[in-house]
Amino acid sequence: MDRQEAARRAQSLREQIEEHNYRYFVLDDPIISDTEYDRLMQELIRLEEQYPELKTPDSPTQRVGGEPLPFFEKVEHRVPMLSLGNAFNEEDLREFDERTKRMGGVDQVRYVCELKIDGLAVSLRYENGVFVQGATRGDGQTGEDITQNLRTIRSLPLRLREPVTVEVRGEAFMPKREFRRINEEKERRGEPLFANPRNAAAGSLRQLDPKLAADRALDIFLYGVGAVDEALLPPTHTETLEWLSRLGLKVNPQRRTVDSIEEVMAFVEEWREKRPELDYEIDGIVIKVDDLALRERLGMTAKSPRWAIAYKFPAEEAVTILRGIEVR
Ligand SMILES: NC(=O)c1cnc(OC2CCCC2)nc1N
Repeated sequence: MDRQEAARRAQSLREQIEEHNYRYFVLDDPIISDTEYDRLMQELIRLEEQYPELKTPDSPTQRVGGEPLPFFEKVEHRVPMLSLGNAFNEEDLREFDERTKRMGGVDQVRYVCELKIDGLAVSLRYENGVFVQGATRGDGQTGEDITQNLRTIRSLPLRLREPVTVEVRGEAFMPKREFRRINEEKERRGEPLFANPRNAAAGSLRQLDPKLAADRALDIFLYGVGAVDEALLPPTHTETLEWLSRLGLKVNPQRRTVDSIEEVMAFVEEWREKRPELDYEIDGIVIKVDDLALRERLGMTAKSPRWAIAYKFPAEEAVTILRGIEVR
């Protein structure tokens, strides 16, 4: 095959592999076998060895980056990554609802309820659809560039399904199953264990050698937008999450848009019960005003938005009942 045909074949393989990545890691609904997937990947790797100019940064073969970094570069967030105020009981939620109506000048507020993933807040920058940079939250203004490590998260697309320039925010996390596997491995090696999945995810993403992060099956849910051309944004958060999902980003499906604080409380109670069934840890529920224009009117305090609040659950790993024996 000549160079021209090789380039066409490589492009076709890239598109097929990206589609299978999306189906497997984002939709959890693969349509080919692992063997067939590996065959496609091996063919692309061989083509890129033969014609190195085909080995572009957004190629699915380039997930596990190069050499270990000497240190992490600093990244200034164009739009600060805010921290959430907390609510601990129904009264706190009612106060949040009353204040929102009073300051918003409305007598009815639509909220979006989301599971509060207990991981590491990160910001992903895509330019013309290509993943170009990923950073930790840091102090909200300045974070660390962990692009190489974030690339190893299989559910994070290296290229969006549309060529848009957008900064998206989300939570990188380690599923409970992977947390148990890694701690069992550390136990066998006599190494200190991770205290919880959050520390394990943070520890993995702070490795200077991307091969270490690649060995850990981290995952990510996206839940917001940072710097973006406002014209691209729909009028509500509900539609924004649907847009992120259409772009090929992984958005948590266990969310609900409701029209009263009573329905918010019902969602909180439902997930207080169902939390142990999840394969990832949550430390609460995030409640957000749906209408983006109302958010603008509400604004923010020094560090937190007035248009969102986190309802906190007690620590999950505090008590684990194993076969009727309580272990702490
Ligand atoms: N851990 C989460 O799952 C989570 C965290 N934060 C947010 O939204 C904050 C971000 C800035 C203002 C609202 N949503 C979430 N789902």
